[in-house]
Amino acid sequence: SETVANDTQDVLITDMINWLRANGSFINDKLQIRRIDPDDPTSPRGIFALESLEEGETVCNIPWELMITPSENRDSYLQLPESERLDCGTINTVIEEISKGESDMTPYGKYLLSQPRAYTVGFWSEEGQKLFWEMTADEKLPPIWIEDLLEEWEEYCDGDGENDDHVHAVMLVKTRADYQYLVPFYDMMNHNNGKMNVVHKYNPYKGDPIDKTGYEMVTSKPILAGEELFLSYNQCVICDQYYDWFGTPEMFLHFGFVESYPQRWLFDFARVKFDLDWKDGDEGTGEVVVSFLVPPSKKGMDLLKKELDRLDKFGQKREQSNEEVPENELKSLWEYYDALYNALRYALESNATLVDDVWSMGDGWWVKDGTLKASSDEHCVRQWKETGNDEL
Ligand SMILES: C[S@@+](CC[C@H](N)C(=O)[O-])C[C@H]1O[C@@H](n2cnc3c(N)ncnc32)[C@H](O)[C@@H]1O
Repeated sequence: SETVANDTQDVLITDMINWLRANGSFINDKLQIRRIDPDDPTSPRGIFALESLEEGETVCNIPWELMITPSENRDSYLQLPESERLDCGTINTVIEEISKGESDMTPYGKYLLSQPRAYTVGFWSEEGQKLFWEMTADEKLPPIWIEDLLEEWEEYCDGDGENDDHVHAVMLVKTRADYQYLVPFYDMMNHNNGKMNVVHKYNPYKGDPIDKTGYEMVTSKPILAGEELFLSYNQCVICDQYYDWFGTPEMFLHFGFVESYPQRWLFDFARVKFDLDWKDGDEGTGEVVVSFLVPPSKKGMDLLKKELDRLDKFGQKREQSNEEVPENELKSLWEYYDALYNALRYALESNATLVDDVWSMGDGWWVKDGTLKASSDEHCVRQWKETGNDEL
């Protein structure tokens, strides 16, 4: 039953923390790992403060040796600079780890093995993915530039897309790794750009070869007992190229959840980009504010209106029974639908001044606050095209 499964998870987590501490990690003992909603056995886990923490207090320090890193004794990709390597090596290490027998597997391996499977779009059933692409009009609406992760893995890494554990390993790396590196404990922290209270002390990826500093995380503000610890998955100090374009749709695609406000939306086909947040950042106001990051145009807003009308029609499918698509996929799809629908609605209801400038700008029309954070070649906008999606 679910209760037994929960208990097993708690034991795995305790074992993992003991193992990490016994092997040179520091983990602040004022922390607890538990479900976000203790009454909902399906809610994700997160890291919570049992006692209050001061600003600047160390949350954890995980040495490089305990991380899962690309296995270094195979694969031609190792000839590439570290920054350009595919995830193959890491996925292979995960497969090696989760294929070990009970007595040889590390507690981290056991934790990874017990994680939920196939919950991001790229791993959904064929029918679920089909419905998702229909909703976005084949990637006209974001998220766009969707890679077929399994196909890529089979093609470039000689992977086996038919093996459930192998597929799980691919998803673990996609949903939990920083670049190609999996970091125990650190990877249990959830994302929230409005409540971010933990930052990286070092950037292990600055140098080439990389610095291998391990992962030291510190609080960026005081945290009260009972509060959750949050990172940012796209606007963290080591997030570089993700900083600007990686918004709510991309978060959904890569991590499988709809982030709460603040949200960022980039509609490339309409050249509209905006943030949504509660008024004064305060949910209590109940009022949502749209901040355009690039001035919107009449043409852009008309294009968005057309999509909103189309989504209205698509929404009627919600009432129809859909037995081919698994329930968890449907739940996730409609959650994203609501977020997308509301984002379009808020943008269209705003009374922003409309100007055409954005259409005389180059492909980088959307760059604003990330400009200084990434080198120019990392700023390839992920563009939507009638003919399909190609990197430009
Ligand atoms: C790096 S892990 C974070 C820890 C994870 N919750 C766990 O139990 O191990 C990333 C996954 O956590 C979940 N997640 C992270 N932030 C979330 C949030 N704000 N709301 C809901 N789920 C979130 C998503 O399932 C995502 O794929």
